[in-house]
Parts: sequence; C-alpha cells; structure tokens
Amino acid sequence: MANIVQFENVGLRYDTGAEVLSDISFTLGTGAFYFLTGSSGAGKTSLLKLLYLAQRPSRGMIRLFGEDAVTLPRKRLPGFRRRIGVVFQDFRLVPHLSAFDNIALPLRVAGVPEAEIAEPVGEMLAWVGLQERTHARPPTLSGGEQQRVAIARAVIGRPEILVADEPTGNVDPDMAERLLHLFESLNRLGTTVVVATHDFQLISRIPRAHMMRLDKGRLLDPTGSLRHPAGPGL
Ligand SMILES: Nc1ncnc2c1ncn2[C@@H]1O[C@H](COP(=O)(O)OP(=O)(O)OP(=O)(O)O)[C@@H](O)[C@H]1O
Repeated sequence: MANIVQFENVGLRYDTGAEVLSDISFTLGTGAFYFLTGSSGAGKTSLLKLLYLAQRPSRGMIRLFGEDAVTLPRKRLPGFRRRIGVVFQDFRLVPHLSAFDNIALPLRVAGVPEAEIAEPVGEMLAWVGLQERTHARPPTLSGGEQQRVAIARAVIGRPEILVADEPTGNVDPDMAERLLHLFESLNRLGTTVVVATHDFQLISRIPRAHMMRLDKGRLLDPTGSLRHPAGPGL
C-alpha cells in the first residue's frame, strides 16, 4: 500500500508560543482508516490543520500525494485542497446558502455542470436524513443538522482524503453510527479517512481502523499500528 501522507519530525508553534506539536512522524497508507485520539488540547485539530494544508509546520517535512507539501507554491494549494474533504469542528457552513447549496459547493467549485448536481446532492441529503431540510439555511438548522450538512459537503466530491474533526459530537448515537457508516463506505471506495474523536464507542465500530494517539503534542503511536480491542489502554 503506497503512502498518501508522510510527516517527518514535524513541529508546529503558533506565533512565538511554545511548540504545540513536536517531532511528529507518521505515514498514512492510501485507502486506510485512521482514528486520531487525545485529550483536549493535545493537538488533534492542529495536526489535522497541517494535514489539510490550513497551516504550515514550523519545522519538519510533510509529503502529500507524493509531493512536498511544505514548499508547495501558493498557487497549487487550491488544487491540493480540492483533493481533501474536511469536516470542521465548527462546521463552517455558508450561512446564506441553503443546505442543498452548501453541499453542492465542492461540485460547483470543481466545475461540475449544473445538470449533474441535483441528483448526487439529493442522494447525499437523503443519506444524512435531511431531505426535509433541503432549502433550510444553516442558522435555522440544529447543531446536529449543521454537522450532517458539513459531512455531506465534505464527502460529496469523493475526496482522496477525508479529514473529520469530532464529526459526531452533536448527533445522537444512531446518527453517529450512520455517519460512520458513510465514512466507511467512502473508505471502501478508496478514500483515506482520518477521524479525530473522543468517542470510543464509535472507534470500536471499525475494528480494521488504525489508531493515532496524541499526548501533549506528541504522537504516542507513530506507526499507526492496528489497535487493540477498545478499552482504557487505547
Ligand atoms: N490559533 C492558535 N493560536 C495559538 N494557540 C493555539 C491555536 N490553536 C490552538 N492553539 C493551542 O494549541 C494547543 C493544541 O490545540 P488543538 O486545538 O490542536 O487541540 P485539540 O486536541 O484539538 O483539542 P480539543 O479536543 O479541545 O479540540 C492548545 O494548547 C491550544 O491552546
């Protein structure tokens, strides 16, 4: 299995503060499924930001899709980012666009003809159980509904990598399982999936997933080796 992501001795500091990530080295295999865990403040969101190119590291090497992502010219960033679907912790939906139009955004940005948009967006709305809310704008949706729109938007373009930061934090256990199933389906189609979560119930649902664990800005399991059964030792 080729590696789609490689981090080597990566460090990150914000402005002049202390490093929030140190000596981060790992590889992600193309088409594999990863969970990223760690207590609050351990650096999960920061690591994901490096992964989806919202942040450059202060030191170290990052390769994405076989290319050096640290020295990537600015004009190539949008092309790289389109290959990565992101579910942000705070959703980041466009407030004046309907649920439909938020989900359609990645397709429109990629230049998919308008005639080919309604069907996949409709299917995705059905998948996340939001057909009734097709025309609703984000401020009128509940937290869980917004989260589902954010997930649908992240996966609709069949990204090569899907990065999700606490993607089931606002939904009930049934919906969490359904969304995880969506990630799994996408993963089975070849997308490399990275999910940051505190939810060990969710983790136990995907036995073939690899575990990555952060503690105070350091990766405890740099190999991302297959995890042991769910339990305190995770
Ligand atoms: N933009 C920023 N500027 C300065 N410090 C930041 C910034 N973002 C995060 N930090 C700091 O970096 C550290 C790691 O934060 P991060 O959000 O990556 O952790 P996390 O594991 O995702 O936490 P949580 O589970 O609470 O979301 C924290 O000490 C945080 O205060």
